[in-house]
Amino acid sequence: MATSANRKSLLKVRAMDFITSTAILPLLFGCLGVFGLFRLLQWVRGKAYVRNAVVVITGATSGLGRECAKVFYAAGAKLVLCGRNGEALEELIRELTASHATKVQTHKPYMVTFDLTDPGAIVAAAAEILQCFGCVDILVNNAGISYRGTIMDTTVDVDKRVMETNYFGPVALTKALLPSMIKRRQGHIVAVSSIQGKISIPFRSAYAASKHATQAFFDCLRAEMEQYEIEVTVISPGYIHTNLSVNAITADGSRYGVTDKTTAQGRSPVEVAQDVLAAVGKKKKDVILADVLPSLAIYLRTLAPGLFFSLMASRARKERKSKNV
Ligand SMILES: NC(=O)C1=CN([C@@H]2O[C@H](COP(=O)(O)OP(=O)(O)OC[C@H]3O[C@@H](n4cnc5c(N)ncnc54)[C@H](OP(=O)(O)O)[C@@H]3O)[C@@H](O)[C@H]2O)C=CC1
Ligand SMILES: CCCCCCCCCCCCCCCC(=O)OCC(=O)COP(=O)(O)O
Repeated sequence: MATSANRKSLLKVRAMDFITSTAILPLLFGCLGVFGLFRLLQWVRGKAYVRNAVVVITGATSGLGRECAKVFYAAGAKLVLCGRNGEALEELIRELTASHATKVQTHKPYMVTFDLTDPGAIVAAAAEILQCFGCVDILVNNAGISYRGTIMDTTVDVDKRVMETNYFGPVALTKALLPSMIKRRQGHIVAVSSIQGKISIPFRSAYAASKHATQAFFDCLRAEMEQYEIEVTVISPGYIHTNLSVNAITADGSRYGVTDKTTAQGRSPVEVAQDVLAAVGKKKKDVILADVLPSLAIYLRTLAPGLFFSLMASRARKERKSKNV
């Protein structure tokens, strides 16, 4: 009489016989091979897409923009680095050109200094870039500021400043560069939004509003530009360890000046920049670069809005208590 152990090993042998005597194993390896080949092709195409491309990056003086500059430079892009601080841009260019850690041919970056809250300066910057390079292949709208404050205490001037930097500035720069992209029927616009472009959290009204507006505008742009074969990628990161919270403005317009714990514990901007490069190479349309909790919060906002609003109200109560606001 066969014992249960014998029966189990007999079953195992029969299962192995079945797998090896049928087409399952070759099919499995075939699928894995096709998948691997697809990923490899995608990677090669992504690399070729960025190599020698004219890539404009705003907010290149610090944080994510600075790291994006490094990864796009190493990938062989012809960079146009933008920011308000000319010295910081010059220092970055020195750093980039001194590094030899790449196998592809690199190009000395060009820099343009302008303030995104100044519409005239944006138009002049776009004209200078087009005059110099003839075209722009990829525009990375990365620059931005954050904000902290209660809605009741915040002046409308502060609301406007955040909207001008995070929304109207990128919109104006995009509009200034679009006609040349349309003419060539080629181009790629990237908008660095935030998880707060998908959900609003208390005491971030101006910031969340500017990022929701960003998401909406660039989603519309994607649909309208499809006929010209112009790509649009919206990237929504969670917390990144940068100076964003230090540089944030408060209800009265003064600088916040503190690195929040959430920011300090955020992802490394180096890794996020690599993800941005990969998303651009794959021509992704909408990318969330965050941990599980913020991603779940987005689903919760859609599927159970009542519960999400209660959670946000409780978050506001707790923060009000702890900060006495
Ligand atoms: N850090 C985070 O946790 C997250 C960040 N993001 C987004 O990532 C992007 C980059 O931010 P991050 O690197 O974190 O922050 P940083 O504060 O480190 O960088 C912000 C950049 O924006 C530029 N900038 C700010 N205001 C203006 C302006 N008026 N005109 C031109 N440039 C301006 C700054 O340049 P300068 O001051 O030298 O002119 C700086 O280079 C932002 O859009 C932000 O909203 C999204 C999700 C999370
Ligand atoms: C089914 C379980 C669902 C659990 C949901 C819990 C809801 C918790 C809310 C989490 C909120 C996360 C907010 C993430 C915000 C974020 O990543 O923002 C990125 C930024 O732009 C940061 O800028 P800031 O200036 O605010 O530091």
